[in-house]
Amino acid sequence: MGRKFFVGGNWKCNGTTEEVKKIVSTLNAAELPSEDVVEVVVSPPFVFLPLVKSSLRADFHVAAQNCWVKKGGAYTGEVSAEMLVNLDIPWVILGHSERRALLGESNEFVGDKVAYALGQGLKVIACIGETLEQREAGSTVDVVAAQTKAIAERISDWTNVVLAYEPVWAIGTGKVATPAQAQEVHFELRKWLQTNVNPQVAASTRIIYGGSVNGGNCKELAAQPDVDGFLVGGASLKPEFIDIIKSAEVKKSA
Ligand SMILES: O=C(CO)COP(=O)(O)O
Repeated sequence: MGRKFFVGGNWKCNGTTEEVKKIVSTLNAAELPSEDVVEVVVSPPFVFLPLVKSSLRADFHVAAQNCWVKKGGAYTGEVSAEMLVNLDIPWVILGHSERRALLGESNEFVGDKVAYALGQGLKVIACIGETLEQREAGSTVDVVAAQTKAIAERISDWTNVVLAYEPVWAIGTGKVATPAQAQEVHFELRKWLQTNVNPQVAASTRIIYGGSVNGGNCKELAAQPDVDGFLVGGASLKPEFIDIIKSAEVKKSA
């Protein structure tokens, strides 16, 4: 099917210049599977993007953690897609649950952002996921389908989209989804894409999992047929991120 394993490191709002340099030098020194096997993208806070981009090994790429919903202008505190393109930042994370919950980003707003960023030539890691309440109410699939629909309605080309399923209850909690739970939702998402977009998009779009992924649980998750990689938070700031990248080997031998 040709879905290259994808590992993203979302550093969130963490790091000092010294800490960033240390993480970069650890990553630069690591012996890892080749670019043919795994695509690695790290996402530092905006202010560290130029430093990380200029010092990180060439086989890794960088992502911003957000960008504005339309062309830049009088939007104090925002960073536009055009600016990311100008700095040669290839990727952006959009719709992270922390922004949806803390900053009130709606499905529609996230969909608009995804469409705008793609239109500017950025590649997008689009995040979706249900809360614990929604899962317990049995509405997980409906919730992630609605989040995906708001994106699908606004874009026509999925080539530059990676879909990140991140159940909110698993983020930063140490409570990782079981491989079966992750596989079930990824399978449903792929089925949704097949029915509502088209079979080609369903077969080729990477659906990655995020939420308490670490060096210990990554292999079992990576072995699931519809898990095409990870979006890693806390562990992406630590040397174990390297072990998570290496879990791509599980796919190669599958
Ligand atoms: O939100 C996440 C990645 O975007 C996941 O965070 P943790 O890996 O810290 O749970």
